[in-house]
Amino acid sequence: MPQVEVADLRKRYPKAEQDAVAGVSFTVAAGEVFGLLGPNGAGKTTTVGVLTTRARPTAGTARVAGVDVVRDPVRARGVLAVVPQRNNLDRSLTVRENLLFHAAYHGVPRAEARRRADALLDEFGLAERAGDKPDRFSGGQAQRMMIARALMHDPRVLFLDEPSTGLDPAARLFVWERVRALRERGVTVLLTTHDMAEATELADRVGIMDRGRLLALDAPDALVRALPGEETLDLAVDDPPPHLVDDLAALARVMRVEPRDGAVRLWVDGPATELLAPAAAAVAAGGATLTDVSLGRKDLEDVFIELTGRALR
Ligand SMILES: Nc1ncnc2c1ncn2[C@@H]1O[C@H](COP(=O)(O)OP(=O)(O)OP(=O)(O)O)[C@@H](O)[C@H]1O
Repeated sequence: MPQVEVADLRKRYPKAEQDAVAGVSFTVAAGEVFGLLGPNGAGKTTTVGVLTTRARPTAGTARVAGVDVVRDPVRARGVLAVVPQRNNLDRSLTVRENLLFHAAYHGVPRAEARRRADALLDEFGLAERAGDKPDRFSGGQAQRMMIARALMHDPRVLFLDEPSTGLDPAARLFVWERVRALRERGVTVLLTTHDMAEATELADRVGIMDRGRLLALDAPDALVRALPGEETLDLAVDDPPPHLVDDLAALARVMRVEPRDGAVRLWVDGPATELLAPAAAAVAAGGATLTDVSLGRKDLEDVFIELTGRALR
């Protein structure tokens, strides 16, 4: 049985002129990590809001672990857990008390709750902080604690809203490791992110959303493989003349030229190394200076550009 089922989901907020979610359908299998990817305002948080009973859909159905979240929100909240973007820990309680309070709210017997709290505090590297209040926690510690808290009632499906936004690289890696461990344990994970690396690293499949719609849904590498060509050449150029993009696009085997993180990215048909010399010559002929060059492969951001004609960030 799929652990998340969304069918023809639509959500229009009161007084809004457009649907925030405009007819989205997908399923997530048990033990799968599924990423919802898209720019700000794409409708990711709203989709998750419906699935986690925080928002009522305008139309369509949504089930989590077989429970219809609209008809039976109380039961749904028992089988799912949410880690929100913002820190919503209780600052007046200690770390351990935050976990135990969450468990009590969900009706977990006290002895079992204490056992789970000890195990989760260990797993999330928080055992030494168990008696502290979380008001001076770093972003990474707070995030770890929110995930541990979410797991206290043993949910079937965990929703993570931008799990590593604002975290330093080490904290980000720690969260990624925990997510992989959850998958091993059979917990289904649905995460939202703008972060291509995060989606590529973690998700078995991703749904790419924009303007309330799902534009594509597949494994990250399958989406990338479906793009024309494979290799890329990124050129950083000082003072690029306005015609540079056209000049580069006119070179043989250049399939597309896209602005990318302050550089231009050429999509190349065949080996990108062979384009180094002609591309450098085109830049020089335009009177500009090449400051950096890198060869690479297409990624999810290229998929997004192909689908929407614009960059994700
Ligand atoms: N409570 C609300 N009331 C009215 N409009 C809303 C509300 N929440 C979101 N919206 C609108 O719905 C659309 C989808 O927003 P949503 O937050 O779901 O997107 P998102 O993909 O999660 O974006 P982000 O990455 O910024 O979190 C946006 O146009 C947003 O302005």
